[in-house]
Amino acid sequence: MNAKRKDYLSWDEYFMGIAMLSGMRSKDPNTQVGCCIVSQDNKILSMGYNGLPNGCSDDEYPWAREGDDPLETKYVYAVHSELNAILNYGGGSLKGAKIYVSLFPCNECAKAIIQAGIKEVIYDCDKYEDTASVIASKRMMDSAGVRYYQYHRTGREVKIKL
Ligand SMILES: O=c1ccn([C@H]2C[C@H](O)[C@@H](COP(=O)(O)O)O2)c(=O)[nH]1
Ligand SMILES: [Zn+2]
Repeated sequence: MNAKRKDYLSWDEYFMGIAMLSGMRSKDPNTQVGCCIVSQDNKILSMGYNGLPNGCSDDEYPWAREGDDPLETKYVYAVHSELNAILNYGGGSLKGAKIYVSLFPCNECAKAIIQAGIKEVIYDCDKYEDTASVIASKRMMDSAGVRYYQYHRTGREVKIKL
């Protein structure tokens, strides 16, 4: 019984799993986004999820998508998962890193990803692919030499009893 286990998680499963788990911290009732930034040699550098800025209470700010008053929607307040992960990183440079993210990054996150020097985006869902935001995001990443590819789902279920 000294043979090594064969059903261990692949790197992609591991990092996308952590991105998805991070997204479960989000209070957004409609879309929970999580991400995990990883060095070229597979060390985890940072994680993030979509949420409010520090000091802004989850109970006091709106989570609505629509409203007559934009100030009563989440869009003007929520910090996106990717930006949170980039800003949370305390270790210096993210040059050459990869980011695993459960939703394709919007145009604003794409700008932050590019400027931080992240070179690879591995995403799961691309549900906003037809929006100007995501089209612009892909255009900027193409120009900046940031590669992006969709995570290949393996169908593996990971059960954790908490
Ligand atoms: O790049 C992105 C794009 C979006 N998010 C967050 C921002 C919001 O909290 C949700 C999107 O909500 P919808 O109800 O689907 O419009 O996702 C992000 O973290 N990163
Ligand atoms: Zn974004």
